[in-house]
Amino acid sequence: MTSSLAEFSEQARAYLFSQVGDCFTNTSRGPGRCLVCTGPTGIAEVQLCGQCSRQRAEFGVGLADLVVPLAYVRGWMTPQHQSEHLVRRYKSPVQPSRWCAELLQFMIHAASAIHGPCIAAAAGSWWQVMTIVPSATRLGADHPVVGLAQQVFEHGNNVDRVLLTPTEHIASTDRHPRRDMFTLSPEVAARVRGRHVLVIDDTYVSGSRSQSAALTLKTAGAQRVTVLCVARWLSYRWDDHWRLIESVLAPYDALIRPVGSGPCLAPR
Ligand SMILES: O=P(O)(O)OC[C@H]1O[C@H](OP(=O)(O)OP(=O)(O)O)[C@H](O)[C@@H]1O
Repeated sequence: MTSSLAEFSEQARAYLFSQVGDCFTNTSRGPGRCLVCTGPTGIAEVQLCGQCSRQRAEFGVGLADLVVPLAYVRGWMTPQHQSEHLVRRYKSPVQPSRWCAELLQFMIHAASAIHGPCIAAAAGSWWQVMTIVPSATRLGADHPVVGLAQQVFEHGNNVDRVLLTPTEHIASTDRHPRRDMFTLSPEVAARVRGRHVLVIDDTYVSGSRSQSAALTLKTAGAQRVTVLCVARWLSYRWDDHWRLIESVLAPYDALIRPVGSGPCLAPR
């Protein structure tokens, strides 16, 4: 198992380097990076970006305990950057790209296989329940984000899978987390109570969707919520985001742990 995981890790790293190395870069944590979303804080000594700081002041422990975006999307560049193309085209309602979907799926698969122990250590436990962030436009299991969730490596754990139900508030254009964007049936609520829930999404922009999911899950009694997503969306239109985009130039390396510090906990 150890050697096969080591072999897989090296193969996954080489494959993703060749396929997305020129467009994705790993998210980074540390001075000047938001502890929650890995976006820029603007000042090295400040630990939360403005958006996450406001959400924490309003919702506190109702929010996700841990957010793990793997890479940065360089959003709104002109011409469009390949990273934006990948996260858009994989779920295009008009012309979805299977190639884009398979690449994003493999990023999730490789990261959860290689860094599952790192994520579990940072969260405080392995996840026992998994769900997706429902889409405003395509409900439930019809959305390509389901394909991402299906690729999460389970590490031999018996993971329960549940669905959140969107309410009419998902149509709000106000990108602000709310407790009533999603709901859970009593049966599903009983399955998340006291459990660690892993929430899968493609992108994290304002956190309105995934943090709303966390609020619903915590209200239902979930013990912990971890959000795992392919990418933190950065906007080229914003000065601090632009600076971060321009400063992070290393190609995506699947062996770099997306959370926690020190050496990766995966057996080598
Ligand atoms: O962090 P946020 O500001 O919430 O933005 C990210 C969310 O927005 C998108 O969903 P949306 O339902 O808008 O679009 P989709 O139907 O294309 O997935 C995306 O899939 C995330 O769920």
